[in-house]
Amino acid sequence: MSVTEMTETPLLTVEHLTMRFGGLVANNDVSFVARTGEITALIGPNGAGKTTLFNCVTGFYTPTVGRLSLRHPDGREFLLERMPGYRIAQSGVARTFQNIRLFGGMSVLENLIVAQHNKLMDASGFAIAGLFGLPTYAKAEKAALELAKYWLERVRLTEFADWEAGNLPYGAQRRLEIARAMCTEPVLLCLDEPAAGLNPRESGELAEILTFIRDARNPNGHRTGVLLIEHDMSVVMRISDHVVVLDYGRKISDGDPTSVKNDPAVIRAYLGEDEDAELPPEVAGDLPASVVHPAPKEI
Ligand SMILES: Nc1ncnc2c1ncn2[C@@H]1O[C@H](COP(=O)(O)OP(=O)(O)OP(=O)(O)O)[C@@H](O)[C@H]1O
Repeated sequence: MSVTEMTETPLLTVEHLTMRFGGLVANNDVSFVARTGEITALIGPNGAGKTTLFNCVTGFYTPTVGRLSLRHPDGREFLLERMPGYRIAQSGVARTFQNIRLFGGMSVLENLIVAQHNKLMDASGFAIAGLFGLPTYAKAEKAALELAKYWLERVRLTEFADWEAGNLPYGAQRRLEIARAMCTEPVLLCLDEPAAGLNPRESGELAEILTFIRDARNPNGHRTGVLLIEHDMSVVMRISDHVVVLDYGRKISDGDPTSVKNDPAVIRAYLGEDEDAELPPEVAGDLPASVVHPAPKEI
């Protein structure tokens, strides 16, 4: 158990989560905890149920069974399993998707301002204060711009602020998605395969951004816990504090990266029954050499 694990109270507690689609059980009695000050990675072979779990946490699906509790630093608790998605977003959960979903025709900066729409609408008294240029709205508008600039700087996109988001290079679009999510000032950031399609240099930049989010206090003084789905094991092993492994909807392992990558159940899930089979290269890079290159069988 890491020091943070001992000191940080749970941020997200998933208890007995089950999600069925007719006869298919995409998540089967899954329980785990994600903490502030940690990056929790959710890994597993294709179809293991990772995105379904994200969709339950973020309100896209209502779980068939289970409890999903989000605890804010001030002690407030939100039971996510019965809340609609927009309420979950307002309760401090932000997410990105496997496929980039930016407002491609808007500028980079506008994407970050739009993310703060709720806050600005509140300050505008639903347009009245905004229309009359009242100080409350002007102040909120200035704060929104400051926050956008702060995250632009963190994700190294300041010089692209006026670009159309859709014209950014792919890796920059991925970073902008993270900045946009952070502009909602979440307590929990859920990232669905943020390293997909990135080259090694871009993956390195992503890792830096995610560890920064884990370690730093945000401008509002709060910290953000990170829940991450990722297939790129070099990223997972480098930055995760806690790894949860799913296979066929069930949790098969849960612990620090070293114990998880040496867990026979995990190795079996990736290798299948045929232990001489080649591991996918993105997984092989971080499993023990004895598994990656099995010794030839003696005849
Ligand atoms: N809306 C849905 N209706 C029916 N089945 C679904 C639905 N969403 C997911 N599934 C099924 O649930 C199972 C888990 O899918 P899920 O996308 O959660 O896996 P995953 O671990 O995220 O996979 P990948 O790594 O390929 O993204 C799959 O068999 C999938 O076909």
